[in-house]
Amino acid sequence: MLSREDRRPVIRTASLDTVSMLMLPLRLFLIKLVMDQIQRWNLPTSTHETLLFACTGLAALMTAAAFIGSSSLLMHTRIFEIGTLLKERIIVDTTARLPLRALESPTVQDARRRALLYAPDAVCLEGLSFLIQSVQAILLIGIICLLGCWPLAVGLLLLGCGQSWLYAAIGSRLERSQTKQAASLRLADHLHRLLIAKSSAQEIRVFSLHTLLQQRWLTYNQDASRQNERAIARSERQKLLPELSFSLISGVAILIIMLAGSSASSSAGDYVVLFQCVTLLAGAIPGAVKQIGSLSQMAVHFNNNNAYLQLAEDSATHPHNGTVTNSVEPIGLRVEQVSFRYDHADDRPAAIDSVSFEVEPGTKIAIVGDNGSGKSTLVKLLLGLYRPDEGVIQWETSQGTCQAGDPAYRTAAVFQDFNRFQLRLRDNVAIGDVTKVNDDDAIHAALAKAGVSRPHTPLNDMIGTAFGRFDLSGGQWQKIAASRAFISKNSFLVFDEPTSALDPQAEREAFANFLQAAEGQTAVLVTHRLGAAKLADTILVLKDGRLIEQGTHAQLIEAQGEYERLYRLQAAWYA
Ligand SMILES: Nc1ncnc2c1ncn2[C@@H]1O[C@H](COP(=O)(O)OP(=O)(O)OP(=O)(O)O)[C@@H](O)[C@H]1O
Repeated sequence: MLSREDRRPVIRTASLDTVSMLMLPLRLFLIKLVMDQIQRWNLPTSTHETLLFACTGLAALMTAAAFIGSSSLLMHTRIFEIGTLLKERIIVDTTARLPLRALESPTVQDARRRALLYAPDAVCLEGLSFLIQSVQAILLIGIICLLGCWPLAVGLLLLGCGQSWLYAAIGSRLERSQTKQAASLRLADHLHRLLIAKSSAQEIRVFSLHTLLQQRWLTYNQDASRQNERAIARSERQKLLPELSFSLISGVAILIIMLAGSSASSSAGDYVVLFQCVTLLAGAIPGAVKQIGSLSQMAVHFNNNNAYLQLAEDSATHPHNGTVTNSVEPIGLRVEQVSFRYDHADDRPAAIDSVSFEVEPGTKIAIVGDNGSGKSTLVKLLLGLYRPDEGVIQWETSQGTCQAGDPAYRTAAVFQDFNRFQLRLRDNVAIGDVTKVNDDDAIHAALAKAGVSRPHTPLNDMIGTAFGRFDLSGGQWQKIAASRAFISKNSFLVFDEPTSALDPQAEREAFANFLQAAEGQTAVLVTHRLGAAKLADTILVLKDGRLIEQGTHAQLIEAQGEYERLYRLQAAWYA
């Protein structure tokens, strides 16, 4: 997964750490040499050249250590950057593979939040550092044994092992308790975004919501922080006794060495090296032990990250994940006994309930019905964004039938909640067909079809206040969103209430343009304007998720059912 370029800093850090670890026995040897030479200063066997050699060696080692330290810091920064990008890329790729329904689930949002805590760079650096510290501890123990103090070394090692086991248990327990706060933190994040976003600022001010929302945001944050503090305090209490006993035993060990030193028959060099080894070991063992604690916390993060990746593996491969589409052949729709529920645990009626219909390729369909009757849900099912819980939705093509959402066929949709991309005007239009991003004629033609014959800004200007100089009105944005559907021909075109923000004149033009643009394509228009719906080849009337009427305008008026009632109501209103 990592490129050769990305692996390089990891290899360099490992090499630098290994070199610095191997320098330890050499440093101890040179220290021993210096001390022994100083002890023998006045003896005739003393050679000043040896002392000079040892001191020069020590100075060279110190210079090398400083160089390794600064190179290592540089590599750590690079590994951090690579790790952060890698983690975010994995999350972005996994999220793109998840079905739309999973993305809307709070459980999946919490799983993503937890997955983001995994830091591959920290695992790599902590893992390396743990390995180096452990090998260093083994080296020190070996040297202490060579100097004849093996019971001391074994005692410190056993104590360190006991501590490691305890720290690992405490680390993963702490992480699990922090994991439980994901839901509170998600709510806190949502409130925080509301409190600072431009889109919510006007309602917050008009309804004076600031204090209320801020209070709730603080409460969720404080709850999470209190739980966190309690978990940390508990884990620190559990570490206290082992840490105290280790410090005590290390202190006793150092004292014994000092006492032994005064009566020792061994050389001054042996004594200093032994003293250094024990003090270094007293630091290295707790260091390695603490790394076991944080590695076990990272293991929990790693599992959380895998659990999120697994969500994408478990769900059937989703068709809408960026595959290039080519065919613009109009598709037919076959919908058979389709039912769909957003939340299976919810006992409310299904959003779509046993809906069946069939249309020929190139048909213009209007979907009408009350608010909440399931119109938007049905178009998302027809586009393959959701999979039905029951029944089948198929696209009929000249090649046979395929699953709704097949990426081989080009689709376009203008949703009610379309996105206001803070990009150049040309990018905003070319979202409908990215191959035409530099085709000014095609972009101008698409804009004209959407009712923007003279664009508000040059095509290369950024729109939206996040990065641009000005913003568009709601209706202007809606026209830009509509132009995305007009830039190329499609197999299947969806307009889900695309005119809600347009003035009456623009709305009339928009409907005329939609019908013209839909020529030769299968198109669905979701609308509350029955005047526009009557121009469709077939009208589907939904109520409480069920398809209650289907036919042409004339047929439905003649049937004198729900459509006729709604049509009469609207006609009376506009009369
Ligand atoms: N993301 C969602 N999660 C859970 N329930 C949803 C979701 N979206 C819609 N619903 C529910 O599904 C039902 C149908 O909603 P849908 O948006 O399809 O209606 P609609 O006919 O398009 O409404 P409108 O005319 O108001 O746009 C509603 O009861 C709604 O509460």
